[in-house]
Amino acid sequence: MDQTPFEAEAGAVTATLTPMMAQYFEIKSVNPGYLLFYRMGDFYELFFEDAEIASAALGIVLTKRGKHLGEDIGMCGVPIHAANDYLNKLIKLGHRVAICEQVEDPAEAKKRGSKSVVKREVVRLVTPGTLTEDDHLDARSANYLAALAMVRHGDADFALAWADISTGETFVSDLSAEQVQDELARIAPAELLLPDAARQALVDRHLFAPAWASIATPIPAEAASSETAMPLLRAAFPGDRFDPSALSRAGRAALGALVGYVGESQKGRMAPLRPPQSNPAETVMSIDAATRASLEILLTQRGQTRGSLRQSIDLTVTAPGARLLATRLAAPLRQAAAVNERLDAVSRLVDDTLLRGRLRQELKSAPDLARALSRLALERGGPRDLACIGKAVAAALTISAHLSRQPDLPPVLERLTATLGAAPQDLASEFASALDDDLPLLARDGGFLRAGYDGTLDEERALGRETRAVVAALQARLMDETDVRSLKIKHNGVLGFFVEVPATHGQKLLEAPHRETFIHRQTLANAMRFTTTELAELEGRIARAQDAALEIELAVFARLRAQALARTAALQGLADALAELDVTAALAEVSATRGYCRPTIDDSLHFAISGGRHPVVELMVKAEGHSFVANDADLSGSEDIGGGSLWLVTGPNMGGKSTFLRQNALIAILAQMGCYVPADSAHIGVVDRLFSRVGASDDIAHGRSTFMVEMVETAAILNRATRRSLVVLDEIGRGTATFDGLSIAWAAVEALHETTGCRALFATHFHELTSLAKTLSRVANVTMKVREWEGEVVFLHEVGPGAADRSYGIQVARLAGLPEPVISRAKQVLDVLEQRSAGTASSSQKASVLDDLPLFAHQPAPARKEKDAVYEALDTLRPDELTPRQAIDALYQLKKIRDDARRN
Ligand SMILES: Nc1ncnc2c1ncn2[C@@H]1O[C@H](COP(=O)(O)OP(=O)(O)OP(=O)(O)O)[C@@H](O)[C@H]1O
Repeated sequence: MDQTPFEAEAGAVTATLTPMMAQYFEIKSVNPGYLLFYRMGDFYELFFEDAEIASAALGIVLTKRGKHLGEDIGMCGVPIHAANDYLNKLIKLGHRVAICEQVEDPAEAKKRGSKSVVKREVVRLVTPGTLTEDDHLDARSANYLAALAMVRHGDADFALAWADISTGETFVSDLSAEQVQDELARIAPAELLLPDAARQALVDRHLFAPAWASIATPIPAEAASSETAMPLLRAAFPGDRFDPSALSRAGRAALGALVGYVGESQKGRMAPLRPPQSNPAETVMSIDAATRASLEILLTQRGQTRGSLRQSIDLTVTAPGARLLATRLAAPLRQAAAVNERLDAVSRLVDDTLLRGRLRQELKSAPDLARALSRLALERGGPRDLACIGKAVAAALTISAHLSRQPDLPPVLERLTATLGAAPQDLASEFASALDDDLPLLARDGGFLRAGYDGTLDEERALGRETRAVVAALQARLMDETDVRSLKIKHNGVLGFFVEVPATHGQKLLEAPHRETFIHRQTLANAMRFTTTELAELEGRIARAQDAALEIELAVFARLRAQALARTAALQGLADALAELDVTAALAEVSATRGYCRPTIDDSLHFAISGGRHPVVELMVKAEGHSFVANDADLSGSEDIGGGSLWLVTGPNMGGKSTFLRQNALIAILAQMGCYVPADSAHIGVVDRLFSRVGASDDIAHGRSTFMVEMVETAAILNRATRRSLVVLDEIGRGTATFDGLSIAWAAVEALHETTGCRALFATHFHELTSLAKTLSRVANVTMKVREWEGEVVFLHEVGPGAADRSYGIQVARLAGLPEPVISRAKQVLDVLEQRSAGTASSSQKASVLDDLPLFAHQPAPARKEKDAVYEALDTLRPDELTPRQAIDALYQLKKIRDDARRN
């Protein structure tokens, strides 16, 4: 049996440590917690426990090869060409991988002695937060690595630094312990570097979200210290564009931890991290994790993009645009002026359909510049990344030329036009003339430079072509000399060039006079292979020409790469501008095509929406061929009267309460991110914090009951909402006994009104709450209108003044298909409860009345009979055989069966 590279290098059966195993253990010991991809020839091999984990995770065969200390060595391997797919799978499953490459030619190792081992080094640690390859990343989502640091227990002593190393975007923000939760919910990092002390401090204060456990990477305290950070930060951000000493101590510590980890994972190659934007949490609308989940902003509660607000409004045409849209949606602004500036730009493109269409068309040809640049910086880029830069620059210049011809551009578009216009044209021209149209992924594959770009390269290529012609001539000559017409000169990876003749002619070449010329190499079933001295020489010449050509191409690639990297800052700015223009044009497209209106945004306490719609439900309802009912909301108030208004929303189940509540919260988000809103008009005084709690759900996985979750979340609102906040509460207090729930809901409404003074919508099935409108001046009652028709309830989805007197729960239960006997029994119980609650019966009396009711099991099921009769009549009908007259008669007959059943 053939030896595997492992056996050949490791020594198949050994009780002592072979040099290779010693090398393996040494590398493994300095990379604990990582699966080691150990390069052997054309495979990455995994051994021992790593092999067991990987084979189970990847579904690949686990073999046993050789022994170590008397035990079998488990092994599995992935071929190099497919390694990316396997790596991707492992990372998605939460594993971390160390890539260990051979860093010298095996021939060099041999020179040191036959037993010597090829030098190997870990060249990269792959973790969820340090991915850069397109294969591993979602093109339309950012992939953040975050680091949390804490300088001591107390307020505002935390800082969070985060970066997407696939684009270089970097941020840092000082936070209080309470803000940590909101910020992490907003950023949703793929990996969080977390020192033990910071984790413990959050756990102690009940501020550690269980979901973080799965993304946390523990780091030692010294990795997140402000002292050790300084030299790292100065090296990572050279020049004078950023001064790390301007950061807080916690900020320096967090950013230092992040930069250190990136450097370690990339083994010295530095990602092009941009000078960090300090992003004070106070500049964006604060939206906590529960609110994000309940409003389904970026993801639905099931974790899908489909059905989220993001998906419904994402009409961007580029991946960087989609990423920026998601970032903006996750962080609506808090300053009216900044919001209005964005709205001015959107507005200009809403009004100019032609310009919008043209820009969107041109943006489609702008590739993902930032990610290409990052791959090049990390020495993972190829010729396609260079081409990508060239194309992005070209697109930017075309767009800028077009925009600059437009009159009266608002400031945002003016700024974008200037940035795009400053794109490095020279780089684009150089890359366009250097790079071929059809490009290989890797530079080392060669063949990517255009003919005519480099004279020496053209000469080497010509030489290669000429030598090929010489090979053809040689084949013809050998054919004549041997008189074997089927003689061919071929090439393969093992033998290189060789002469091949069918087996029947092989003997002839082994004999005189040909044996002087032909040297036997291989005998196959049907053919025999030879070489000749002349062919071997020719082969050498061809290989030398190819090597020389590749060397030239690699040198040119290195030069072009350096040219691109020298312009990193300008190119990153350009990438930002393209993404911003894409988002602006996409929001304008949504606004213009869906009948959205420009909101008025100021610093008042207004919240006046007329004709508001739910941006996601509207699309779904329309797709089903129905129309969405628009509704007004006015929660406006002022400082003079103690704050904003609170609407108590009552109405039947399925009446549209949740939709109404959420649509107003979503309108606030859309408005403050700088988008038009689904309404006829909207006037919103900036919302500083948004809270939304819809119903209650179990958090069993984390040991919290429905009611506990609900109360923790309600407490967060009552403690944190301010006068400028918007609070949307749906059915708070329903997870416990009726009276407890009602009392909590009652007290919560009073607190929101009296203490907080925020603008609020409060949906409830506790109709008793509506009496609060009499005593609390800014509380108003509204209800979802319904119409009853022939015992059935019809939802109008219309909000009107007043309070609902009932919930129509039983009618909704019937619609949901609860068995008819259960429905009629429920009606009986409800009648008794309603009669009694109108009177003065005590609960024990009520119970005894309920006891008197006929037993459930004895209930007749009349509706069933009626249905049976209808079904029978339907079964006998043969529609194709009926005359029009008979069809009408059949219809009357069906109606009669139902009427009779009702009378009985
Ligand atoms: N304004 C509207 N126009 C058209 N259809 C609507 C409207 N509002 C809601 N609907 C439809 O009614 C359905 C139920 O709405 P929703 O979930 O908001 O009711 P609800 O009153 O909150 O019910 P429950 O009290 O049972 O939670 C929605 O899924 C949607 O299809």
